[in-house]
Amino acid sequence: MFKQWLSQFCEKAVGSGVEVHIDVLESIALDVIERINQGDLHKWQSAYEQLPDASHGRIDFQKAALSVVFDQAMPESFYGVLEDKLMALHPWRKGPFQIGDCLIDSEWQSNLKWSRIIKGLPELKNKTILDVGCGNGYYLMKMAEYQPKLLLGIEPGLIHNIQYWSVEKYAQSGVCLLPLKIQDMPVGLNCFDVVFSMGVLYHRKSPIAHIEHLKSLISANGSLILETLVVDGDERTCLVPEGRYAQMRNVWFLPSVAMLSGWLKKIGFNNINVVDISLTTVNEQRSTDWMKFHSLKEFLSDDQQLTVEGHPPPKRVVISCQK
Ligand SMILES: Nc1ncnc2c1ncn2[C@@H]1O[C@H](C[S@+](CC[C@H]([NH3+])C(=O)[O-])CC(=O)[O-])[C@@H](O)[C@H]1O
Repeated sequence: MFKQWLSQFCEKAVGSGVEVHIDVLESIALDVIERINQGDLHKWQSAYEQLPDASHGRIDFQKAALSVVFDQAMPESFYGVLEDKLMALHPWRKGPFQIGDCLIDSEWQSNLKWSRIIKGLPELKNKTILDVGCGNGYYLMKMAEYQPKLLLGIEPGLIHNIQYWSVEKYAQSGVCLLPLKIQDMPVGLNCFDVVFSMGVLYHRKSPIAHIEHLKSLISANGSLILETLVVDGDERTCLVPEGRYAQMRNVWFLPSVAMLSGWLKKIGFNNINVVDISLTTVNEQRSTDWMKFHSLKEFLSDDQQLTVEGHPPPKRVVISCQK
């Protein structure tokens, strides 16, 4: 299955900025695919394989949910199987997605982040785009509206990959997803016109190395859209939580916006533009039928002024900058 999706990428990448690197990316991805060994994968694969067939839909980009509209009304039996198989891919973190009459009400209302991102969106038409840590591809599918040449997402979480391909079965967006980590990407490709890194920086032990790596993937004069958790403070302020942050493991650096801007400048980015700074609300991130575990409300103090660990509550910045 993953090999088939890799072949689709290799075909789609022809004529894009990535064309000269297809062989090296194919060999890296094949190596990763060969080593995939995750207990639940067969369960997710089987749900994907049992998704009901439908005449291809099209994406309606006007809706907040990533919405697939079918040419004709689908029968109730179709939706019964569809919902059952999609629910087998619980938890749905990012979305919402609407496939015909089936609404996948995900934990995150990612449309809210998307409305902040588009305030600083560079030109995407005919461009080669990379989204690092793209989750289930919600944002990449939104970007398809702008008709880029290539939309590639890399995402190590296999369930997110399978969720993406499940929606893509109906959406036919043409987005490519590979089950790679940023560490798998060769340094110095210099070939993506726009690189997105959203919600990944704070998971990296070495945030400056992460940003340098991203820069090396971007073509001359290309752009980076960086979205990450920040704290209030000046250019000397950075939170490195001792344990968890809002119950998340593996959280390393939460810089102030001033410190993060300083990192970007020092690494050599230009035109550094703070597009948005927003507190994450319990309206944006919450438990739903499609994500039944605890969510932000349970990770904050009762008055929502602190995380349960006593840290400032989640605040996120969107920065755009140019190589
Ligand atoms: N080393 C890594 N390389 C690549 N991806 C990684 C790595 N480590 C973790 N991830 C992936 O990065 C994503 C972080 S979520 C953001 C999703 C989306 N971008 C969003 O903006 O909603 C965090 C959030 O919810 O904000 C997950 O899908 C991880 O598997």
